Amino acid sequence: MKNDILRHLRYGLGKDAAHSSTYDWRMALSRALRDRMVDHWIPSTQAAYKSKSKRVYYLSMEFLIGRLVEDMASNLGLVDEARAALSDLGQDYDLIVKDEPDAALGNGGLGRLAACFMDSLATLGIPAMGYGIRYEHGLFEQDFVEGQQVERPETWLQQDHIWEFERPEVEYRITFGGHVEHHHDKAHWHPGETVLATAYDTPVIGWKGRWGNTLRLWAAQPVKVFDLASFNRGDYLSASRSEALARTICRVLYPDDTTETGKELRLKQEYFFTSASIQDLIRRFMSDGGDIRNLPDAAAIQLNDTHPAIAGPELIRLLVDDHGLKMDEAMALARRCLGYTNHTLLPEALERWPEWLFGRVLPRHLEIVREIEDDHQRRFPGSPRILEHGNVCMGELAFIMAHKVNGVSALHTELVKQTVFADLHKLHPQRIVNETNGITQRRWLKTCNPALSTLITGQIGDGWITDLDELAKLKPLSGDAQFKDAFMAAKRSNKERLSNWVKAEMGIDIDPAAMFDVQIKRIHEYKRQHMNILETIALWNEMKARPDAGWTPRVKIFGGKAAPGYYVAKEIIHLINDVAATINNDPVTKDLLKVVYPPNYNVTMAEMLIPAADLSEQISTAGKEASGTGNMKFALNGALTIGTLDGANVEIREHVGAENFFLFGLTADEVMERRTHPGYARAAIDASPRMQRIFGQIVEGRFSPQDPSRYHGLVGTFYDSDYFLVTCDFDSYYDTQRRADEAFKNERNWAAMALTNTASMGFFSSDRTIKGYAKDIWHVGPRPDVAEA
Ligand SMILES: CCc1ccc([C@H](C)CC(=O)N[C@@H]2O[C@H](CO)[C@@H](O)[C@H](O)[C@H]2O)cc1
Repeated sequence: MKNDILRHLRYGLGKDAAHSSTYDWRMALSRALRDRMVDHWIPSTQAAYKSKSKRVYYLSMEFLIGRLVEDMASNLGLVDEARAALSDLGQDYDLIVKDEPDAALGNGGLGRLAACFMDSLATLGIPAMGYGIRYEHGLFEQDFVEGQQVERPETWLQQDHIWEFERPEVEYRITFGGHVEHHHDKAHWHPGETVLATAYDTPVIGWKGRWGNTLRLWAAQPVKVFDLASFNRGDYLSASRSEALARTICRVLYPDDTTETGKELRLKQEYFFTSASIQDLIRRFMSDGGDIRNLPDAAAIQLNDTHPAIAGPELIRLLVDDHGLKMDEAMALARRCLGYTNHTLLPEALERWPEWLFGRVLPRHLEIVREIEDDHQRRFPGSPRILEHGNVCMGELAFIMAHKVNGVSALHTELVKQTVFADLHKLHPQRIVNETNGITQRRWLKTCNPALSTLITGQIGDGWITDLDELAKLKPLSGDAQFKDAFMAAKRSNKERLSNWVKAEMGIDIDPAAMFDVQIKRIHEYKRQHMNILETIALWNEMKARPDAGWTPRVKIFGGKAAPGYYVAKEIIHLINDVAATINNDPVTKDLLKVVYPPNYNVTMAEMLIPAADLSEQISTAGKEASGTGNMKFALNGALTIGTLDGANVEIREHVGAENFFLFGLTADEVMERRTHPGYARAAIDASPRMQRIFGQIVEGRFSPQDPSRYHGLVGTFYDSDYFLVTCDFDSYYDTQRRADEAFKNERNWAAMALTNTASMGFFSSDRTIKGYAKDIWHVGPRPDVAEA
């Protein structure tokens, strides 16, 4: 390893050790790891081809990968070797890996789930390919200016992205617009615009390098790179106009994670990567000399939400227009290939494209959608329509074109059957299945929490890394004082690491002995970060009133970005920062309560915050969070959850035991019932002097003295609408927080509860989730030669 690093430094970067920067060392290390990775990748790719094994194709607009160097080193079992080699060369491994930018090609839960799934597919040895977009700019960088979010373009590709391999030979024409002509019942699409999709491959190596899959991300290139004639005429702009237009398609990730934009460019992004992916998997299948009618035996195509739902009409287009199949045969064949995962019930997140826009960008596909609609109406008269009120409803299209539809937690899947797809569920009662989300323990315990994973491996061996149910062997130790001390010592070391970082980066002193209470996720009213900050104000009031009442010191930690156009979410960020500024400078409560909100929350920050957490905030309005995956990461790392019966919280509580979970709030049914009583918010506020006081403080400008009326609007939303029932859950939330305070005082008991959480998380590995998809939807199994290894 040492020689390889030096060789790459010299011949790859043209540097000698003495004059190398951290960047140079990172590149040299990464190249040395990449060499070893390729030695696993190529044989797997060859084996998959040779054995003609059925492949899984995971189509996602987002892959929230984060950093890769540590993950690669860990999955190859080379962390210690790399660390030793670098220290021999006078370099610090931890410093070097920190130099890598996050690959932030996603917004939140959906994108991170896709990344965890890729790790599990490779570790399980299931031949698979992830398909997505190689955004030039990932999710924006967040900064706070006077407590308000400002966005800056993210620039991960300004440096060499060492883990990708450009595949210039893998190129497809992607067409848009124009019109369709029909001659002798054959359709001919005469597009108005054409761009080229070229592939960039990133290897995805499973645990111990036992199998390797590929993440193929598409970039857009112009058909004609440069218009020399315009240039010679001095019209420099139009000389590179086609290039600029083409590159616009993959320029940036849309930062909305719950509101569909309806923007034409978003639709073009969705079609661009989906068409390239479908063309690519058909070429691969045909290159094996297969009969296209057998495609469903060789390809399981999973749609990560509706964003790639155009895959149905696109597959039919190619089967009919290029391969000459009949429309109904093509439809049936496509349905056998396709699975669709729904990740949200929020009406504003369900994609509905205006028919005029859809037809203008994709005229041939609109024709095919009409065929799909007519076919479904013929077979199921009166069924929900895809073409409704002048819109193309992508949820209905995905449902009708898939042989299986799944929700992402038991509660969510039930709600999908009862609400968003109730009528289609009645018509296709076998189609909806549940696949509760999961997380990869390789990144979210082994790599991000070495203190705890070393302790666990020391106690039960390292079988948990590929079989998380092994953790159950820790359960009997919840009564073992010595092990519990070691368990809490690991937690304490992670809290000290975080305290040092907060001091260095934000200049705020936080006490590692305090309870670290963490809420990290995208900012959204249904996730109720505003209820958390209201509770913080109420706690502060009580502490100020009776500072010597034996309070459990708390550090409230927030992290999360708001979609740039989401005004209320930005207000919530502003309020949290204003409250933090007030509380953190209060001499009375300075040793009792601190509020910390580091800007630019991302995967790497989550990997530092989660191991240091005592309390995990999962406080969404019941029925709104489809699953959550942060909740699983916290519990796996020995944090206790305060939460509602929402999403996967329900199943986490079932696995860890009600006594090891701080439950509060209305259930999903109670929420729906409460909505039938308008004025519920005022009634709740009138009944709560505590709420009245804190709303009063906010309205009088207690946290914004320089602008007292700053939050009049926000407070108004609680009195007038409070759609997410903050007022109805607030007091039980406050009381439950006080229960957590009391519990935290009893360290032994808290340690037992925390240990039981970790020990009970086996079910929530994405390995288990992928095995579910493989059995229920894809009908594929791990490769025999990997499964046995
Ligand atoms: C069209 C704009 C848009 C973009 C992304 C999305 C995603 C579906 C939002 C998302 O990330 N949903 C989250 O998915 C996770 C993985 O299943 C779940 O754990 C979260 O509960 C869910 O909010 C919706 C709408």
